Amino acid sequence: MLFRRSCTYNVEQSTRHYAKSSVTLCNLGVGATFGETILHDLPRDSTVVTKTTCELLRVEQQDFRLIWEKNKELMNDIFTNCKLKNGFGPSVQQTAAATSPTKRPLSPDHPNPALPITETPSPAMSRMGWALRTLLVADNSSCLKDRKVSGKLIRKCAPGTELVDWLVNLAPIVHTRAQAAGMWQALVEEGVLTHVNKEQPFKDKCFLYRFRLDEEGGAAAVGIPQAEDQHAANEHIREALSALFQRGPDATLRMILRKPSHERTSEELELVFEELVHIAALSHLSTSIKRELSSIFVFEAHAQAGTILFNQGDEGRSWYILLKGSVDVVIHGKGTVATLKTGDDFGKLALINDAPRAATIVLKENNCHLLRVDKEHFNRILRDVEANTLRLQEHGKDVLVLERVAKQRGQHSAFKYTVMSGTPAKMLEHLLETRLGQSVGGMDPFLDDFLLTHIVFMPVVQLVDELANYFHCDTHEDAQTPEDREYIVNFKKRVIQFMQKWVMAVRHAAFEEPSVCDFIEDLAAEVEADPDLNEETSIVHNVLTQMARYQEDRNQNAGQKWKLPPNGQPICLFSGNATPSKTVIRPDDDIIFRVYCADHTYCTLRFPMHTTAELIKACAADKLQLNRGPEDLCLVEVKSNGERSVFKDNDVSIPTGLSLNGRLFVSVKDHLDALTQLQEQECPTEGVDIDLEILSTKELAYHITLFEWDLFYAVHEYELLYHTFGRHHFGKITANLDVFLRRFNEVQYWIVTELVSTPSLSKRVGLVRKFIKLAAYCKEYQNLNAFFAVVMGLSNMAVSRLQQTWEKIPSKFRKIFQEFEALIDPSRNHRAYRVFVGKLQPPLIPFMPLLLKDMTFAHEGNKTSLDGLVNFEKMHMMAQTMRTIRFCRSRSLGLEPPSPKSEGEVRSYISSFRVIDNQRVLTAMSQKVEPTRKL
Ligand SMILES: Nc1ncnc2c1ncn2[C@@H]1O[C@@H]2COP(=O)(O)O[C@H]2[C@H]1O
Repeated sequence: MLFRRSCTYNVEQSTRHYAKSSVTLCNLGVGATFGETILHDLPRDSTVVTKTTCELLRVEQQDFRLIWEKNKELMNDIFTNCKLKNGFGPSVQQTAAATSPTKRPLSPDHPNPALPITETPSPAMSRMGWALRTLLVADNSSCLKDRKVSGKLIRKCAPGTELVDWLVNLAPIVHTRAQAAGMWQALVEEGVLTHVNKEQPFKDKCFLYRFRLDEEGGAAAVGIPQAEDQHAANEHIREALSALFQRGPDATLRMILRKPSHERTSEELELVFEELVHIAALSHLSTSIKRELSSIFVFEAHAQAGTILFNQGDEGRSWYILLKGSVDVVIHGKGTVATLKTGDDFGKLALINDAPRAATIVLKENNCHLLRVDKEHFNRILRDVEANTLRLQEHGKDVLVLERVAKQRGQHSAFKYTVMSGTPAKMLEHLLETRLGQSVGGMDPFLDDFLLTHIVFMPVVQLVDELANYFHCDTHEDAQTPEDREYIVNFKKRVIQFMQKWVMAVRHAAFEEPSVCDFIEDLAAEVEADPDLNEETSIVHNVLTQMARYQEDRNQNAGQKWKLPPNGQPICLFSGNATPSKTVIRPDDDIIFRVYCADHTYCTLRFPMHTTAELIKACAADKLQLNRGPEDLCLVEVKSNGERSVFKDNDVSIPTGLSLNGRLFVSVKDHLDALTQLQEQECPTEGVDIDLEILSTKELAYHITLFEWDLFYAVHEYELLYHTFGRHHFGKITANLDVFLRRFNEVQYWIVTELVSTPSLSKRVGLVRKFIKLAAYCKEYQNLNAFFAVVMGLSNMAVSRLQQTWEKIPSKFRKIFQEFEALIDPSRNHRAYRVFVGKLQPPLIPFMPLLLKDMTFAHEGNKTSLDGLVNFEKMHMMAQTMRTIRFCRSRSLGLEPPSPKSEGEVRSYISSFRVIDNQRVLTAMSQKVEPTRKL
């Protein structure tokens, strides 16, 4: 008798196992175990008696419990084994339920490796099953026997170990037990062979398995096979066994991958790891990460083509690799945009960006196999090491290229991937699908970049068209399920949000196109009528109010008229605006200007600002009676130094694009060389002549800053793009930017003109001191544009050579000036200035030429289109510069006015300086006031 104490034994010699009624229930052989009820503190329910001389290994109760906790699966095997063999003890289910916290549910999320992965066995595997069973049944000594399990007779079942033995003996190609077990598992995963309780995959253990044929109990299941059947089975095995042999390792692998990770043994993990090495989608990952993945990858098999794995708009819960089969990537309104095949991965986007699914994934074939990593594991293992580049394709072509960002660009962005390039439509879709409708505060940097630069790659008309299509997507669909409706309503909300952000990003420029205004009105009407969009009402009202304000302002200022004097700044002749100082130049404002011809006769023209060079040329030629065809003529600027620059026929903003003292000429193309500048271009521009000494320097700086703030404020961020791509590119005017840039030159040359036209040395010294102070005040007021202009004026060759003057400047002033010069030093890409300005808070007026240089650098150094996709990195660079402008004026200018001494005079004086912008003339004048000393 062995059961006296609470312990379990591992039997090393034969042992007889008796039931209470003293009837022998079964014989336990070497290797069998018994006594496991101690785990549950249950009384012994049978007696165990040794049959021969036995050697036993005993495990004490507390140790057994410990081992159980650590090796649940193994222990489970033991119990199942005992139950099936002995028909007593706690049932597997009871034991598992009582002790294991992870009872395996049968869902695709938690696959059960004991169940088949196909709905029905494939013909090949059915046939193979039939052949193997036929031979087994025919073999009288074989293991396939009727057995009683838990009092129930199970026909023709065999323990896994014996099936393995049999197969190893049968087939010379099978060398190891593991190979044979894999082959049986291949039959199990198609349901040809099953564990009698459907709880185990194939194991080279004592679990009992039987053929499906016997389960079904059909005619084929009974009786000894006929000789011809045996012959056919033999033949079939000879031909097809190697195919089964080859399927073994994969079946084993799938079986491991369907087990919960804590049940995978270290050898099994090694097997999985060796497989992962061959998967392309993982090739960029390190060995240690692949090892980690080996334990958490889940195998999923889907039998039916047409199964939806997940829907567009769903929350992302897993990442997938396609092991077998193919899937369609389907997008609302587009249908199937791509088909992914074996080795491809998908579903990463939503996980990385915490965004909804960008597409629906539908299985294209029956029996697709996938590897799945769930979000928690993905975040833990992969989120920081996933591929650097992600390419999304549609119809075989890249449509969106995303790149991982090490450091987030903007504080607000929660996105780990940034758009590098894409087609305009796909980028918009990506924005609407993933970047809107999120609870991320503020403006997403990609959205902002897109809104600031889309005019380069997606004209407003096209953008609004696409938005309207998205917004009205439901009108094309007849039947809507509640899910469809929810998706559609969400999408409408995103379109509304997009409009809101659009207006926020570019203000009135969003309303310039009539189709945008129509669309906004359309949105408003729909929001009003649709109770599902109730929450959006306030957003739409806000947009409508801004639009109404813009339209009112536009009506008030309609017919604004400007005059471009022969030299100097444009003057507003008429404006409906109550505060003319804030006047913005608009595309349909008229401007009056002169056009000369070679003999210096001129005509005066009046045209809207957006008129093309071609039209101006034709009209001027007509007025000046140049009897030549338009193809022989060109419109050209002649600068005060005689330099000429020809306009393209489709250039716009022509008059404001002239240099300070430049003149517009219409000329026969072949006679361009004959054009000469006018006498008056070498003289000072029109302006107030005043004794500067009497004006307060601080007041000068103050009013210069107010004046320039208004000019700066009128410049729209878009004008930087228009300017960079060329006046002809968008057909949009750059007049406000032109005027601001002219102002920079005006201030710079004003400094030089004043100094070289002051004959008195003492007055010149006084002026230099005044200008240094002026620069200091401009810097204090954060008007860096004027600061640069004044310091550059003082550094102009015509001024810096005035030795006698500089000698008389007190060293304190000279030192300050040196510091200023260091600040405008262009070396290392204006590093000194960039560091300085980087510390300032708005409001401030930036040194505009440097922003334009940055734009040009981004433009010339990068292609706009890369392999047919918009190079969005370039757009991002440009948007950064455009955002600088937005930042500078993000607070209104509220300078403390200096005590007024000469306010009225200063204001009119600073609005138009007398300026010579011909360097040769200025140097000559400088020579005159201070001739070069003879050595
Ligand atoms: N052209 C495409 N547009 C969107 N998603 C695509 C495209 N091609 C492949 N996909 C994949 O489809 C997946 C849908 O879910 P995710 O958004 O998580 O990640 C997406 C991509 O991995």
